[in-house]
Amino acid sequence: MVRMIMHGCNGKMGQVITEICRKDSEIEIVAGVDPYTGVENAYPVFSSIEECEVEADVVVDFAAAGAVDSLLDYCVKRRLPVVLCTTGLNEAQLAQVEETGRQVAVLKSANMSLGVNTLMDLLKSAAKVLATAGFDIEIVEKHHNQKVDAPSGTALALADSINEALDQAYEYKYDRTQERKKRDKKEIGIQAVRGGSIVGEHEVIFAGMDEVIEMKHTAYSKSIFGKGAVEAAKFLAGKPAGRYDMKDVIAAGK
Ligand SMILES: NC(=O)C1=CN([C@@H]2O[C@H](COP(=O)(O)OP(=O)(O)OC[C@H]3O[C@@H](n4cnc5c(N)ncnc54)[C@H](OP(=O)(O)O)[C@@H]3O)[C@@H](O)[C@H]2O)C=CC1
Ligand SMILES: O=C(O)C1=N[C@H](C(=O)O)C[C@H](O)C1
Repeated sequence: MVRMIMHGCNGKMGQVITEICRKDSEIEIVAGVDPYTGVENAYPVFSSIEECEVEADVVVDFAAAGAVDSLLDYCVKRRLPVVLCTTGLNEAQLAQVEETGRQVAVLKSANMSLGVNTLMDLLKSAAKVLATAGFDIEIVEKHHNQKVDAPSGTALALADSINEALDQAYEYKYDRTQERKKRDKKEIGIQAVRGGSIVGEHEVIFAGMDEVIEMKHTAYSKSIFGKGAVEAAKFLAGKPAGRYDMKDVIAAGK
């Protein structure tokens, strides 16, 4: 039985994962962390990670970017593997993630779904052919009106995947309103839409002369992220220090 701490347990994803774990005999949430107190849970909840002294095998994080620094410090101090799913981290935090991975097992992924992780691979081969043929690359993401970060972590990860296949030759363009000029060939445009209860849509557009290819992932429920995170937690518990991602979980057949 894997013992898990749910960081951000009273948020939307924290509650989706609480329900998944309740029905899974291989994993148990032994403690939660969340400053919001308006939710009843079957496990103890602490308002900050430092207060949690419950023994555990792994931490799963869906909280807020501002909470990531203290979470990483805690995981290093307690030698705990961590599945990091919160998006919108800044450069300094990304560097701290790298450093933490030298001391404990860290799996960071902006999207825990099988579909998006498969799309990342498909994009690499498409980009190699289409960018060489002069196609422009644009990404449009759509999310619910409660999301605070933009563009989404997934949009950035998709762009990174494409850019990796193109020898990191492309710059990301988030805003075209501040200048009057044609788009550069070596750019990936990234646009964010926010509204209603859209769970998450990511569309990659390869636009060429007289033809367009669109590759799109649509999330119809948050449970796809929750299931992926729970499988990642089972995979990561007991793993040595290092950086892991969802491809490792998928390859392990978890
Ligand atoms: N990787 C992936 O597959 C996915 C990633 N995400 C990301 O996960 C994050 C959370 O998403 P979501 O659940 O929708 O957001 P919510 O806002 O619904 O939940 C976040 C919860 O974390 C709490 N929180 C804030 N500060 C802390 C802290 N210091 N310690 C512990 N908990 C804290 C919030 O409390 P309060 O409301 O009081 O601030 C809230 O209850 C976002 O960054 C989102 O982009 C979301 C879905 C999928
Ligand atoms: O905030 C969300 O809801 C989501 N955030 C992640 C992101 O920023 O990519 C993943 C998913 O699209 C849902």
